[in-house]
Amino acid sequence: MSDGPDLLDLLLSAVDNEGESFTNQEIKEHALTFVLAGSETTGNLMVWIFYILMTHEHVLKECQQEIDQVIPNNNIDELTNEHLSKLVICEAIINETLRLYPSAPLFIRRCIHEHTIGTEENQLNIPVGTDIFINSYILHRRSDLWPRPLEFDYTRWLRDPKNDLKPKLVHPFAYLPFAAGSRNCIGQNFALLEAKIMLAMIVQQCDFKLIPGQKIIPEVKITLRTKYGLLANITKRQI
Ligand code: HEM
Repeated sequence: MSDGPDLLDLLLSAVDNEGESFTNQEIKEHALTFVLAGSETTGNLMVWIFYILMTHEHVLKECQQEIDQVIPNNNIDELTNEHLSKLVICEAIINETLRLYPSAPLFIRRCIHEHTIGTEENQLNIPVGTDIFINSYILHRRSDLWPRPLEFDYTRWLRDPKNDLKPKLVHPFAYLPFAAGSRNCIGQNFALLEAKIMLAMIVQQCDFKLIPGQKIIPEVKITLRTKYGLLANITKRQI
């Protein structure tokens, strides 16, 4: 719970440069956008994280160890910002899952200035008005941008313990789970925070096992989901 204004308070009090407020219809549409943009995306991210944990035993073990060490005595209800910033393996697992399974993998940008890209021998002219589809699922699996691109390796995201900085990408736009530029995801910090909290709470409290014999096929239906769902046996964790 927060004492500060919530999204509805902000929408009700917002004014544009001319001092005009949103109409009721605009407030309704903005609120709906947040609910839609913020639920399926994070929900599917959590599904892919747990799919990875259930299929990569060492990742689950290292994740559990970190959570038990940072939040001892099963004290998950008293999770603070300080605890969360120490969960660096959890952070890396979330980043690596968003690389292999970006939950919003397709977005479109319209060209507003003419561009010519490519090499001298292989030029491509992009006229004004062209719609460009960006597929981050493919981008994140390119072997020229990612060593061992199909391997789940969360260590590629671990911060430098000396300066706490994230590793540098080969190209600034090699990783686009939240798009980029002025229309990137407005909820990305919130999404990463809630994913980390859910991951820490569930991993500390539960044991989970994948029910065998399932076909796990990624399917894009606006978000990237598992075509036939993901079935697991979840029990209270035996520590
Ligand atoms: C893992 C979770 C999430 C992922 C992967 C994700 C990804 C994205 C991407 C790729 C875009 C750009 C879409 C486009 O340009 O067509 C976007 C936009 C947006 N996202 Fe997220 N998102 C996530 C969570 C959230 C959450 C939690 C919220 C709100 C609480 C949110 C609110 C929005 C909004 C309002 C936009 C539109 C921004 C604009 O057009 O200026 N997202 N998101």
